[in-house]
Amino acid sequence: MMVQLSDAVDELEQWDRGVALVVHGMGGNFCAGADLSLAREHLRTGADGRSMCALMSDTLTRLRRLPLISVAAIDGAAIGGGAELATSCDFRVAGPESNIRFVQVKMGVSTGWGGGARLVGLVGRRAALRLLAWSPPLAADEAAALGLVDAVAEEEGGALAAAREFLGGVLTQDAHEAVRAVKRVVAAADVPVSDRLHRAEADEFSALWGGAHNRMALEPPSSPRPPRS
Ligand SMILES: CC[C@@H](C(=O)O)C(=O)SCCNC(=O)CCNC(=O)[C@H](O)C(C)(C)COP(=O)(O)OP(=O)(O)OC[C@H]1O[C@@H](n2cnc3c(N)ncnc32)[C@H](O)[C@@H]1OP(=O)(O)O
Repeated sequence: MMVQLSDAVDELEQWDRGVALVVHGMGGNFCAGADLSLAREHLRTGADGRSMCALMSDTLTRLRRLPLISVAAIDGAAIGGGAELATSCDFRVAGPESNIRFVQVKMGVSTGWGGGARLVGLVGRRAALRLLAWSPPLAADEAAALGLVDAVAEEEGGALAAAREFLGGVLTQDAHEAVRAVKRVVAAADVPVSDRLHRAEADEFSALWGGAHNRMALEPPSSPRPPRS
C-alpha cells in the first residue's frame, strides 16, 4: 500500500488539469496505518524503519504540495500512520462516529512520517503534545473543536459525500488555474521548515523502531503486549 500510495502521488503530480483530491478509505475505516503483518515480518530494524519513513515522509510531503486542494474523508478509524496520512491533506471531513488516534507512543515509537510536525501546525503545541503523548482516541466533534477536522458529516459513512460538498465552491468556480496557483503559494510557505522537521522526526522514529517496546507492541493481540490506554 505504501508503494501504491507513492505511485498514485507520482500520477497526481502529472495531472495538470486537476483542482482537487479526496483521500478516503474502504471497508468502513479511513486507514489503520502501517501493515502490522508486514512490519512484523519485514521491517524489523531501525534501518528498516528509516527506509519506511523516507518513503512515507517523501510521499506525504509530495501529496501535501500537490497543486490540488486535498481533503481526507474520514469514516471509521484513522490510526497511527493513518492519522499521519490525514494530516497531510489540506482539510479533513469526518463521519460522526469516526476517530483519529495517534497510537505511535503505544507502539513504542514517535511519529515518523512528518505527522507530528504537521499536527503542531494544525492544532498548536499543547494539543499536539496531548494527542501524541497520551494517544486518546479523538472523536469527530472533539477533533472539530481542536481545528483538526474542518467539517463533520451528518451520518457515519457520509464523509466522502460531505468532502465533495465541502469542495463544492472550488469545483464549480471557473478558476482552476488560479486555485492551483494559490495552492502552490500556500504549499511553498512551509517548505524549508517542514523539510528540516521531517528529517528530525524520522531520526526519532528510527532510533526507536525495532526496539524492545516496539517489537512487543507489534506482536499479534494474543501475545503479551503493553496496555494501549
Ligand atoms: C509504522 C507506522 C506506525 C505508526 O506510525 O504508528 C503504524 O501505523 S503502526 C499501525 C497502527 N495501527 C494500528 O495499531 C491499528 C490496529 N487496528 C485497529 O485498531 C482495528 O483493527 C481497526 C483498524 C480500528 C479496525 O477495527 P475493526 O473494524 O473492529 O476490525 P478488526 O479489528 O477486526 O480488523 C479487521 C482486520 O484487519 C486487521 N488489521 C487492522 N489493522 C491492521 C494493520 N494496521 N495492519 C494489518 N492488519 C490490520 C485486523 O488484524 C483484522 O484482521 P483479521 O483478524 O485477519 O480479520
